[in-house]
Amino acid sequence: MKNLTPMPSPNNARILVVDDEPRLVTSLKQLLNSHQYEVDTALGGKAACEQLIRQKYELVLLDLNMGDMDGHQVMGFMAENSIDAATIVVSGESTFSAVSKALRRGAYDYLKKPYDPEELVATVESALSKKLLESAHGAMQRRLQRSEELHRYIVNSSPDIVFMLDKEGKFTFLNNKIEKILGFKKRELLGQKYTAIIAENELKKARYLFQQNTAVNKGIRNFEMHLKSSDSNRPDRFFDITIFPIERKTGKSFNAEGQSLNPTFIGTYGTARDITERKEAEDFINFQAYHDLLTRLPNRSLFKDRLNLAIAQAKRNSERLAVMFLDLDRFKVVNDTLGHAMGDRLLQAVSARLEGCLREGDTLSRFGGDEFTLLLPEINSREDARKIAKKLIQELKEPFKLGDHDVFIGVSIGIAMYPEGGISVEQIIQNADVAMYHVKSRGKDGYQFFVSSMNTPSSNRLILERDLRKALEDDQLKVYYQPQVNAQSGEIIGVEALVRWHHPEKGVLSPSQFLPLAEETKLIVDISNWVLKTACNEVKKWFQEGYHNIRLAVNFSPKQIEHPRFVQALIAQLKRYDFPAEKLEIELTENVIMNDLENMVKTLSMLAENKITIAIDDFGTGYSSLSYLHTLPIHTLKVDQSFVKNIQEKRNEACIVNAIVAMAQGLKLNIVAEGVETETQLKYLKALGCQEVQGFYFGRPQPAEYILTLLAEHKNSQQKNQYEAV
Ligand SMILES: Nc1nc2c(ncn2[C@@H]2O[C@@H]3COP(=O)(O)O[C@H]4[C@@H](O)[C@H](n5cnc6c(=O)[nH]c(N)nc65)O[C@@H]4COP(=O)(O)O[C@H]3[C@H]2O)c(=O)[nH]1
Repeated sequence: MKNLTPMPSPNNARILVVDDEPRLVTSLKQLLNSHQYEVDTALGGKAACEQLIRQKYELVLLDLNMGDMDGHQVMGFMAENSIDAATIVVSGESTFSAVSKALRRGAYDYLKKPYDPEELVATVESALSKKLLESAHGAMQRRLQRSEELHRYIVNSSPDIVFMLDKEGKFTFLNNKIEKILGFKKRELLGQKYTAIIAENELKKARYLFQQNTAVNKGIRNFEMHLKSSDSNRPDRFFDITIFPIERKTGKSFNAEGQSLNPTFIGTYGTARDITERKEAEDFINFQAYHDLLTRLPNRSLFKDRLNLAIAQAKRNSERLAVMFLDLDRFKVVNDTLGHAMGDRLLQAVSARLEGCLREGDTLSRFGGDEFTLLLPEINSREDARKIAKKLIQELKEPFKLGDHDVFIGVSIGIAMYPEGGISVEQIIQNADVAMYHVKSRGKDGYQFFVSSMNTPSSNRLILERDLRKALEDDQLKVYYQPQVNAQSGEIIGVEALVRWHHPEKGVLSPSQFLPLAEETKLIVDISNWVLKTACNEVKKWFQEGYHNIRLAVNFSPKQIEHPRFVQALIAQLKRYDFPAEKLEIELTENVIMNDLENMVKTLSMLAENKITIAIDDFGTGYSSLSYLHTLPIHTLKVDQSFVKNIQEKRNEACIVNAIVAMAQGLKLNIVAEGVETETQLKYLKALGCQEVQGFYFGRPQPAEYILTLLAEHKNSQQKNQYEAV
């Protein structure tokens, strides 16, 4: 064993000889020295006490009758001062009382003077051996005690519950954590079966796992389980438990590693880590991923999951099912007039009423905003679905009490049945939505089954229009910016704002996918106003970052320009957004201008008076009547990308671009070439003297944050170039 202090052997033991007769002291010393013992002497009791304090001895040979202090007193002194040396009394007195008193005080032996030297040496040897054995035993005891204290400290400081079971599954050991975490007293549990702390609903599983553990050589087992608290009012807690069998090696067969092949199971060692908080956090995250937190209903992902399963089952059993798409009527009015908090309370109350009408197995989900979807997997006829739809409508007709207000809303319900109303998740939901939209367009508050004739282009347009309105309300639109660059210096001198629709299902949609419809429905005005406001606010932030010279180009639709008070409204908007008019460029197509040239002259002149610049977009593709260029206060011509595309390597026939650039130079107009994608195109345009360029070669349209980074990069590289030039 390592780290043990070496025990003195009998021969290097130190002996103190105490007597008040110098002759006797000397003869004893000589005798013991001749046997290789180290010997000190003390003449009298007092001298002996002083010596015993100064020096450690394994053995004291002690006379009893001494003048200054007798041997009994010296033994008393040794006991009081915890002097741990064996004592042999060597005395002339041999009365029974003196002998027994000395032995009672702990003397190892008693030798009468005159002593027999051989007997004395033998007694000394025997006393020393016993003493040394006792010392070794004492040291071992102390080490064991320290080691046990250390292990107890480690086990009790563990964050986990540590336990041991006997082979019947009864607790034989528990650390203190059981009291802290579950409230059980250790003494209550010791001797009881482990089932005393297992939650009721886990007993079966626990019995199986612990039973498995009794089978030897099965190794470590890890599982998660609820344990109960001593107080039945406190909820169960969740634990990560590890157990393994404790085995005793028996039998004579061993494997190559020296492990016994026939160990006997004698119990179980285990630890239990409290993971309640972690589990609750995980559960909450899972809940959040699949539920709407306001109404606590399943969200659209969970709904689709359940619908998927229900379709598979209906298909297997040749059954039908119904999906309802519900959209609240007049919800927006409540939200706008009473505020969002009331709107939220209304949605919660609506969910509760709807849930009240359903059976176990039905799934009601909040699909978004004021839309709900309902899966009825056990519906087999349209009649049953009709009854439920009527019940839901009736249920929501009753007023809702919100604070002091009685609020009346209604609901429009579209119903799609599997399989005739669609065979995939997306199809069924989409068709129920189409049917619901038919209810809305008919005047709201009612239900309608989906029929295939509803899937006409006009229905799809209705849905797109509805979705687009929603996109505006729900912030699904985003403004992207494309840099406009000085062809000679490479400096970013402006950006064009281009709208994008981040559709929740279809991804990012480009303007051509939704602006034509917006134009037809007047939604274009709302969209354009929103784009202008957003772009002004975002570009203003770049000014504040030090990029003062950026020009913002925005597309305007004919619907806006044609409005008689267009200019006044625009100026008022710019004032409201605190955006400098001279930094705004309006992009209009040739066709818009030519449609109503007379009015356009007035409108554009007013814009120019207010320092707003005007660019003709897609120049060259419209009327191409050049005469208006003289009469209108136009600032920029944007060469359409189709002409730029014609500029190709080793070809010199991009004559339209040549003509447009030459004409713009003649008219002293600024020129921006659009759709520059290659270096060849850029070189060509530069050689022509085209001042500004825009296209994928310099960057695609991107969100504001990206452009800010791009501006910073440009600034840095330009500074670097300047330093290098110096
Ligand atoms: N192939 C190719 N294409 C390039 C290149 N560089 C830019 N483009 C694309 O060309 C279009 C330029 O805008 P535009 O002619 O004003 O044409 C715009 C504009 O007329 C209209 N638009 C976009 N945003 C708005 C808006 O907020 N309001 C209005 N009224 N119209 C908008 O939609 C049109 C299409 O916009 P986007 O799809 O964003 O398409 C953008 C842009 O992404 C290139 O190098 N190669």
